[in-house]
Amino acid sequence: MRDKFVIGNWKMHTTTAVAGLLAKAIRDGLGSETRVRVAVCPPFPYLALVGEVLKGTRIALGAQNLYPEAEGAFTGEVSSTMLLDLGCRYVILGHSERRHKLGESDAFIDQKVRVALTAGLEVILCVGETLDQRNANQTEAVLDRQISLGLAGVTAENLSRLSLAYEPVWAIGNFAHHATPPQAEDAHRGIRRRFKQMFGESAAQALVISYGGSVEPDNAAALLSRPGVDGALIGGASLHADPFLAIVRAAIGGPQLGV
Ligand SMILES: O=C(CO)COP(=O)(O)O
Repeated sequence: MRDKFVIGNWKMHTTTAVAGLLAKAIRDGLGSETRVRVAVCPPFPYLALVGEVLKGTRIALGAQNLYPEAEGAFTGEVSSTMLLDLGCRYVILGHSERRHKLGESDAFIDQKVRVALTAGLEVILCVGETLDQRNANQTEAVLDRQISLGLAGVTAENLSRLSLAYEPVWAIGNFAHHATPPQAEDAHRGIRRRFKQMFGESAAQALVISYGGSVEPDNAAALLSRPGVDGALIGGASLHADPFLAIVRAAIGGPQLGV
């Protein structure tokens, strides 16, 4: 049985004050809940602050990106070493906003995945098709390509520190148009099938695959109750504690958390 995993991706949002308050509200609302794995991924400038607020809790700190070198002349970039130094456990890689707005290739993402896993971080690799690709029946081919190329450098000993997130590009930031639970389930099944071809049956069964794309309290339970939908990667709804905690609660399927 795979643990449910709920991740807040704050993207390029918050300020020092907001990040601190949001982290405290999530920490206090979650209390000692242990039935779900929770991580928050603030922007780089607030990692240290949020890490301080979450110290000693079960809520893990994650980053939204890294550069695949330990150090060097890479102006403006942040390394795996720095993320570990700040207390990060996770890093999100291959997010569609980086693929499509910043032109990141599968080969570059593969380099980042290798470096992050080798350094000891846990990777959340995002994959997902655009609306045009879905309409052209290319979803499976796109996911297969992103998985094969993005995970080309992953070795068996690193598999336990890897999870995937299915984030259809057309469903991100679009509450009117999130993937339906059957669409998410189908895509997750295809992802697990491809992963099994690469890494075998037991690795595929152990693989946590989260869904991302306009997850909110109203749709979380329906999405997270589908077979193979093991978690949620949340953007907009992670920017306030109440909806984020409601989604965590939906992942557990249990009683009200916190207040
Ligand atoms: O991209 C996402 C998380 O990484 C999803 O963002 P939204 O939840 O805002 O659609």
